Amino acid sequence: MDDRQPGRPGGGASQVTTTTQDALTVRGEASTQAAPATQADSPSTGGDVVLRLRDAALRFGDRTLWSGLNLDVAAGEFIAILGANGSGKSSLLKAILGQLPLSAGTAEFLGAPIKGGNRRIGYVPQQKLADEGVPLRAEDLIGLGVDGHRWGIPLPSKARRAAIDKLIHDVHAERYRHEPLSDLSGGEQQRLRIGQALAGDPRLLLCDEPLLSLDLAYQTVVSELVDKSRRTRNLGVLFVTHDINPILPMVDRVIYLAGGKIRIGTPDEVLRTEVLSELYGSPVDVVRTRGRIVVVGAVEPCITHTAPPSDGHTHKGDAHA
Ligand SMILES: Nc1ncnc2c1ncn2[C@@H]1O[C@H](COP(=O)(O)OP(=O)(O)OP(=O)(O)O)[C@@H](O)[C@H]1O
Repeated sequence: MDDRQPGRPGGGASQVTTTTQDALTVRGEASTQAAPATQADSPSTGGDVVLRLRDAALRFGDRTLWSGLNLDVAAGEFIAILGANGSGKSSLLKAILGQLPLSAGTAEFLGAPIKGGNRRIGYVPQQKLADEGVPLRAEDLIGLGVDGHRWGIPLPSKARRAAIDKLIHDVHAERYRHEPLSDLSGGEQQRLRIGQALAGDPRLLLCDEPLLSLDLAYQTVVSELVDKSRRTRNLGVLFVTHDINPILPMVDRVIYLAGGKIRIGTPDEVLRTEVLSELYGSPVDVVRTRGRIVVVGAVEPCITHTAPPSDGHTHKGDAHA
């Protein structure tokens, strides 16, 4: 692994975005080869380890989603989780939350085994837009986060108000804090969900496809909010996405899941033609074009990875990396 600081310019990610304006199929070099997850597990940032997985596996019946997962996540580290539909990305987050028991191996958060809910792990679940008629206002959602992390005696109303105000400020939701949730755009709702997840003062933030169905402008707003939160709060971040491009400049490492196998490393180490071809067990091209990374030809049961859509939106099932 390298010695980059989180998101520091000059790391693998920024090289990727500035390499060339022309399409370039990226071939491997031995010195930058991603190692299987059984070997490559060290944080790239040198911060305290907040999450540690050892020989972790998750199986449903006779189907192994992934196995042999060894991973240390450091405070302040931003890790993208990529892979095809059904490869087990969301399930990995749920295992870390203690909602799904590991089939093998161990998971520790802040040095203690993960058993169940932990208020220091923030979670932004896959986006569900608020139904019309839901009587919640924007700031009520943040309030639920503040209340939900209180044990026993509730916060005095003044302290509760101050906590809500700070989170509203942190996620830049002042303008619409009194609006009904169902009147807000997907991006505005997503910012509030991040605020809700930050209410427990987490050390680790798990985000499950927070960019899904957002337009490019809001993808940037939401990505930068997560990035700023991890810097100001020294959070470890695990960020599930089908498109790494909006977060490429921020990402320290990538976990790529495919066909039950795992590769971990910097984007430059993992997002390579020979690495993903080996992972998928079939020829895959990693193409870098106009500052974007596109994975072409990756086929798993029920999914074909294709070039990005022309409408500038990200749709579930597209595979940009
Ligand atoms: N509790 C469960 N019991 C049995 N199978 C499950 C359970 N939870 C998830 N699965 C299965 O495990 C597989 C992986 O699901 P998961 O949601 O983790 O995939 P994913 O990589 O996040 O997919 P997507 O990109 O579509 O969101 C799916 O086939 C799913 O049906």
